[in-house]
Amino acid sequence: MDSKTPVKSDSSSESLYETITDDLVRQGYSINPEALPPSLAKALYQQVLELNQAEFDTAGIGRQQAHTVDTRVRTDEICWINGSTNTGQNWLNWAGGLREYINSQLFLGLFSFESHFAHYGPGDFYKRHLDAFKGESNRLLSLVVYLNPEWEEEDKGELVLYRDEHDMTGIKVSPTFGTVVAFLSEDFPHEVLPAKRDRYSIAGWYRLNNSIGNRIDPPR
Ligand SMILES: O=C(O)CCC(=O)C(=O)O
Ligand SMILES: [Fe+2]
Repeated sequence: MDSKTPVKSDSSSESLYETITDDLVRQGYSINPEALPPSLAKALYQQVLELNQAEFDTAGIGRQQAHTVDTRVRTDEICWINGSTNTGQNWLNWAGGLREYINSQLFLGLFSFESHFAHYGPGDFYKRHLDAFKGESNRLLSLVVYLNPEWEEEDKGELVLYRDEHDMTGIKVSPTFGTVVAFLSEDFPHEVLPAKRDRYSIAGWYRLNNSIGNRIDPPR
């Protein structure tokens, strides 16, 4: 796969954007098995394999000053995607296309997007958590994409998405290659179960504009 191949917002991306948007309106989350354009998924997988160990950081919890590393909560490693490679840029363009589509349909005012590769080694996990707390963050929408070719059910490592704080069963999503999951960051607790193999993904968040976020939802 030539990583310079541009990934345009083709008709298959358009229909995926539409499905995600409709699902978000109906139920607040969207699960799309093996839906990312394959050329983009392959290039991203290649890229994550090429990242050398030094480029991954132990993942922490919270932002800026509140950032701490707590291995009771999560044990994965992450690497932020900044668009310095063609593949990184293609990914950001694809995620930007989704942002524009959602904004044009729902007037949510999603403003920016940030994302990182994540590597969970065998046995790694991320305990049940919310990606954002009401009134405390401007993360509105979470997006996760999986980069695991030939993932079998017995490899485990599912994402469990809980419908609300009372839900103890949840919906299990196997992290198969190209699966795309989106959910409202403040509404869906979720966790990552330990896997038997190396598990690669991208996790990203769409934010509201800080100043607008602060005006309509002032920090307490
Ligand atoms: O990799 C996943 O399935 C989800 C990761 C996650 O919840 C996070 O990074 O906040
Ligand atoms: Fe999360």
